[in-house]
Amino acid sequence: MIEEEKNTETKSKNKKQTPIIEIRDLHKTFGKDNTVLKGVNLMVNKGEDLVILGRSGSGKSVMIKCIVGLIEPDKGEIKVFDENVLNLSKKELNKIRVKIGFLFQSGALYDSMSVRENLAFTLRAHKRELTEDVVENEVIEALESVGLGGAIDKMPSELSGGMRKRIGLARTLIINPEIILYDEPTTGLDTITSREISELILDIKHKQKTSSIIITHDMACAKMTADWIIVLKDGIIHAEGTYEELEKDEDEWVRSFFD
Ligand SMILES: Nc1ncnc2c1ncn2[C@@H]1O[C@H](COP(=O)(O)OP(=O)(O)OP(=O)(O)O)[C@@H](O)[C@H]1O
Repeated sequence: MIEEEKNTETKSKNKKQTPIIEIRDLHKTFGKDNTVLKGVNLMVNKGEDLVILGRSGSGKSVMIKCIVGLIEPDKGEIKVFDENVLNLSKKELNKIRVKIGFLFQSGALYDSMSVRENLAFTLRAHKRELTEDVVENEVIEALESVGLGGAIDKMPSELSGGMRKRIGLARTLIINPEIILYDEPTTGLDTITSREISELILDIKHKQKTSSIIITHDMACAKMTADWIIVLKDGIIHAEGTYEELEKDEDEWVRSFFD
């Protein structure tokens, strides 16, 4: 019965829609022998949230950095919006990058700038021609979309960890990305705040129709956000499926993530 359900699910996943990110046979070794990726394959369809699970050091961050050209793989193919990013010129790659938002672990706000300035700076870096009024409106809208309209004049040092994550997310959203890459979006937050961030990720997907890759160790976040999960081990995809499928997987190692 479970097998039957699994097959149906897999078929419906494969049948689905437009691929937005496709990775084939990705390899990366650092130095002489730190081989991190040994032939990773994955696909993210339009409007889909893909969660990546894996132990620390399994290459999750390296993989998403390869997608945006921050790390160059040794071998493999990466297609974003059907463009082979490894063959693009800097200018062509930048055209793709502006459609991709990141939320890195640290959130990395500029400490010397207010929340308004942090967001405005990012927006202007992407769209130089905007007037002051447009920038101000976009900043307000982005802050409201994460429920923090009132924090516009605050400095990062005045914000809690959860608020910093939200502001980081607002700064990601202000460029209107079609893809969002989340690197451990709930790390360091308490259970309730983590849940709020996961709800926000889900809300963004539904309202803005984004496609996302979410790296997380937070299984509650994975359960809420994942349309599909891949599990990285020893440089390859060891298992994949829906949350419900993987928590019942035959492989004890895979199930251990869900305990
Ligand atoms: N720029 C780099 N130069 C050299 N080695 C690197 C570089 N980036 C990552 N690595 C190595 O690649 C391996 C995988 O790192 P990565 O950050 O992708 O792990 P991860 O799965 O995201 O771990 P975590 O869950 O702890 O964040 C590690 O051994 C790391 O030392």
